[in-house]
Amino acid sequence: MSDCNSCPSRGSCGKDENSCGVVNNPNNKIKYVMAVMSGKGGVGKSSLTVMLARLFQRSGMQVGIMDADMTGPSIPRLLALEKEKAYGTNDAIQPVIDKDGIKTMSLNYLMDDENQPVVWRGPIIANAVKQFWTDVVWGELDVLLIDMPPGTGDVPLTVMQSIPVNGVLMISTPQPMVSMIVSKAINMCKEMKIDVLGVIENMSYISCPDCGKRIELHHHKNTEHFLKENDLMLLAELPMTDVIANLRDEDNYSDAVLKEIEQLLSEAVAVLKDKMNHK
Ligand SMILES: Nc1ncnc2c1ncn2[C@@H]1O[C@H](COP(=O)(O)OP(=O)(O)OP(=O)(O)O)[C@@H](O)[C@H]1O
Repeated sequence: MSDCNSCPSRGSCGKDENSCGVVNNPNNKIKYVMAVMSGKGGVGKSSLTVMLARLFQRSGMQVGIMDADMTGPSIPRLLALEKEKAYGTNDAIQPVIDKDGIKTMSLNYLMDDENQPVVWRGPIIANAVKQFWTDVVWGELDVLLIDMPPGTGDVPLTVMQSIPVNGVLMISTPQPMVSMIVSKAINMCKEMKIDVLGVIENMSYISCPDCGKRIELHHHKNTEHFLKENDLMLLAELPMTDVIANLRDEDNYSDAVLKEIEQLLSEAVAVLKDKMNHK
């Protein structure tokens, strides 16, 4: 049964309790649910999820990450939590908490061996995602980030139908092929009536290590056209950089690395916070 009182979309979704398919956990108080999506694989969704989570958490927010990439979960490794296990009772699963206090849940915490594949049919995977919303003890969060799997299939659909997602952050890269696939994901959000908060273009360029000059990697960049066509705002353009490529290393909790991530994403973080405050 849906429960509007504990729903982050309370007062802003236009659904009523009877027609809503979302089942909420009354013990969780989550103010904002942000899905990080792309449609395309390997564009940096998980890396961006982790970087944004760190920046939000370090700015004083309470942050959670749900790893909805059930068949290719990468959040535990990116946060150096791959040896951790999640414990639970019949109806409650405790999240694994990182050094900064970020609460995380991933299917890998429930597997004996992280290399074991999840060979499950779609409906079973979809049920596991639902349980990540209903059974995990998230407690009080300012934002829950959901790292979505690539594509516009079963799991993204389940997330959008069963979790009260307030906004979707789109990640893209500058190739025309990618923007075509990302446009599919944007249109999926439109169909599901979920707000797309903006686009982060990842792996956009490289900076010369000697002179700092920006070197474009793609000769036929169509970012402006893509943004205009989808009526979306560009929140950040990120370079290909060793800091992001090595995000999983323990020392990436260092102040120096954090400062670099902050420089790359400070404007995007400010816009996203503003959107969260004005939902
Ligand atoms: N800006 C960047 N600079 C350098 N390497 C990057 C950058 N962004 C992502 N990567 C690397 O690209 C690879 C894919 O990134 P990531 O796993 O975050 O993508 P994803 O979209 O979540 O992938 P999947 O679709 O498989 O879930 C990783 O090895 C990551 O370290």
